[in-house]
Amino acid sequence: MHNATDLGGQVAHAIALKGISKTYGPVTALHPTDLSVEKGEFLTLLGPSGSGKTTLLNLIAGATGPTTGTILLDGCDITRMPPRERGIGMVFQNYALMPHMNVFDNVAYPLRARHQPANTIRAKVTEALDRVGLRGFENRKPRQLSGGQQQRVGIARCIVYSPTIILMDEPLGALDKNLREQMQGEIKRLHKDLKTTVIYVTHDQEEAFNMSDRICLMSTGQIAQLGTPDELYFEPVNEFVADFVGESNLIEGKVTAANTVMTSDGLTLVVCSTEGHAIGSLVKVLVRPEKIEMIGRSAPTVTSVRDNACAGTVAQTSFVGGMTRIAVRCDGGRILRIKTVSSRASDCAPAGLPVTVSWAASDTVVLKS
Ligand SMILES: Nc1ncnc2c1ncn2[C@@H]1O[C@H](COP(=O)(O)OP(=O)(O)OP(=O)(O)O)[C@@H](O)[C@H]1O
Repeated sequence: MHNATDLGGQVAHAIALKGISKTYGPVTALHPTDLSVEKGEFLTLLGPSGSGKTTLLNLIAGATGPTTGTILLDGCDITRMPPRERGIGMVFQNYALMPHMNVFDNVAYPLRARHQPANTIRAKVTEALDRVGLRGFENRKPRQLSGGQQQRVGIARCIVYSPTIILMDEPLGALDKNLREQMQGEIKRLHKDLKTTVIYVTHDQEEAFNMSDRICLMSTGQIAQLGTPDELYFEPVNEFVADFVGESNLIEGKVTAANTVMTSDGLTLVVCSTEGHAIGSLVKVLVRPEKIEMIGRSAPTVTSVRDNACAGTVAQTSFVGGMTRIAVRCDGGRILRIKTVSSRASDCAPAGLPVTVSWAASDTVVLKS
């Protein structure tokens, strides 16, 4: 039913999507999309509600069929293959455990469905429960477990038959913050031990950054940017990506020379690179709040300003625990947001204080679009 694709001697990707799309009547859930996931990679689909993450995951799982395009699994075309035959594991947000079965039987279920012998089932279930720290819980029913324990059962049931790819749809969405963080560590450790390819869905940026080799950030049924957490944070291609993955100062201006942008309020910025932008083109420049340094203008260290600087006054200071957020109104009227590590001296930036703000050219990034 499926044929190995001619890969011209290249190693096949774990999953390759080619022109895959999904429409429901007039609604386009996913525009034609190309995406390749490497073997052993942890790839996260990140994006706001309705951006197409679950649709993409369901297409890979086979829970829904594509409107256009092809899906290759390890080089073989599985576009029309039924879900059960794909050998892809799924972990869901609501655990999807069978309430009348105990932990052992829930985890054994996929092995029994594959008609494995009883001694193999016992050995594999025991190993899977060991891996998720649930040995001794075999006889409990799901309702006798906490949310975190139920999700561990869901994960054990998925890894028990050693799928080559595991899809996880917001698996920690129902857990509180502390447990989420603990489970993120456990899933990362499992991924490292099992060396399985994982495709993980979340709308939580911190979770995506903490866990992923690469992130596929989605917006309105399309990939907004695909890259490492570093690339998304430090080299976002557009305003949507810059804002979704962190706080940002976005400054509009015109390229006036190589690596130079002039803003409408007369600031000349030295930027990281203007490659791909002709002289005269209008651009948006990103500076992350934590990259801006602020010095009181009466301070003796004023000489330490970096490539880009402007004078202004503190407009607002908010102490939010570990960080302090400061808004500075520059002399041209522009507000720049700054984030610094809090100290007991945070109240030394009262509203009205005259300051100089400065930041490096290497932290001044021109967005591609
Ligand atoms: N069965 C369906 N019929 C009609 N429209 C659908 C269907 N399934 C999804 N959609 C639409 O497709 C778009 C993408 O939905 P999808 O569930 O993939 O988003 P998502 O990014 O996973 O969102 P969330 O984070 O809220 O789960 C949405 O606009 C949604 O309303």
